[in-house]
Amino acid sequence: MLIHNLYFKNFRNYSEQEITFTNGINILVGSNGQGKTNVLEGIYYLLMGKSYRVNQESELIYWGQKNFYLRANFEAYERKYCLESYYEKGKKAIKINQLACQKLSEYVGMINVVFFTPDDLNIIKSGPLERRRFIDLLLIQVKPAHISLLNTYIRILKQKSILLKRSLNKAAANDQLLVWNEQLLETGSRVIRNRYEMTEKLQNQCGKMFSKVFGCHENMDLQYVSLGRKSLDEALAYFPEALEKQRDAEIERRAVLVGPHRDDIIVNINGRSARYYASQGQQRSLVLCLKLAEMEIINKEKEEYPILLLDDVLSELDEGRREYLMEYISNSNKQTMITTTDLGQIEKQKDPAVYIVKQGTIRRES
Ligand SMILES: Nc1ncnc2c1ncn2[C@@H]1O[C@H](COP(=O)(O)OP(=O)(O)OP(=O)(O)O)[C@@H](O)[C@H]1O
Repeated sequence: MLIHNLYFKNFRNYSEQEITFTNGINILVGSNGQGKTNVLEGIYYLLMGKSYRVNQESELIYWGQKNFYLRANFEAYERKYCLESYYEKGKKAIKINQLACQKLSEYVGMINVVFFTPDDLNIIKSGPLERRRFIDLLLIQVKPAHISLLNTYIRILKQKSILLKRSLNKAAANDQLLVWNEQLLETGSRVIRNRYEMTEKLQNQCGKMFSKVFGCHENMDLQYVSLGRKSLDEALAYFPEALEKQRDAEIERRAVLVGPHRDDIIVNINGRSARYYASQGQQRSLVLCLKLAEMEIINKEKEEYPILLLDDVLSELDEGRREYLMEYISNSNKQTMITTTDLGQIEKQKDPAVYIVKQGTIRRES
């Protein structure tokens, strides 16, 4: 999968800019705060319909302006796609090949992307929300129907939560809860299944990468845990019982206590929690493996590699892992965008296109 060019208008610190990419390695180099990450954010936003960094689209508009516009030409399976995105006053308009799109699921997953930033360390270090977000974002890319599944689940969750917050009468709440629980069980079970299956694929890929990066004496383990259960069958069998058991507690605490919105993925290195016991370097390498596993899973399922966006991650890795990563991206057809403040880290690579980024302008150097 390829991006050929990107045009920005009033996006972040770019008032107007066009950039043409090569099919191999593209390096965006510049001092801090010049607009390197903003380029990657623009690509990600077009493909995923969301920013990787912020929830409010208004933050993406060039300060003092009223709207932003992005356009890029992509290629996948020898077909060409022009994606456009326009945002103004809380409304966004998306077009593919000049036809308007109504829903994210109509275009997310069409061209895939893997974004790796230093903040991804939070997948290991932060709470369960980050890990659920990680697995859901991967699922959305290979299985766009997961978007509507999640949206339905969130809607049910909100409705049930409103009911629990409003209800003063236990008997009335009980009746209505039965209805919402039935829907929560049906949709929640499908969310759980998707996440278990994807975690297993990640474990297989990531485990292989991890042994390559660290040598075979180290191992890692990913385990999706739903409702406290480590196996999919056990979790699904226990789900209705858990909803029943917790009904009184949910009414009392006025909160939805059971469902995949409370699940987690346990990440272990050599049998111990990576969140609590792994060194910062081990955590970084583990995230690197997770991201490369994402690349491999998408390639396996879609039969083309996604576009890889590496945001200032080279300086975070030691020499050995950096070499491993550079070798990985140099092999076979993986279009990669790398941001860096120091070209020295990547100079040795074959024929990269280098772009100098300075105060919201981009100039191709070689
Ligand atoms: N909505 C906006 N309008 C105008 N400028 C913005 C907007 N949002 C962020 N910026 C500016 O964009 C710049 C940050 O760009 P970016 O994050 O791409 O930097 P970078 O080159 O990747 O830097 P670093 O090497 O520090 O990561 C900052 O100077 C910031 O003030």
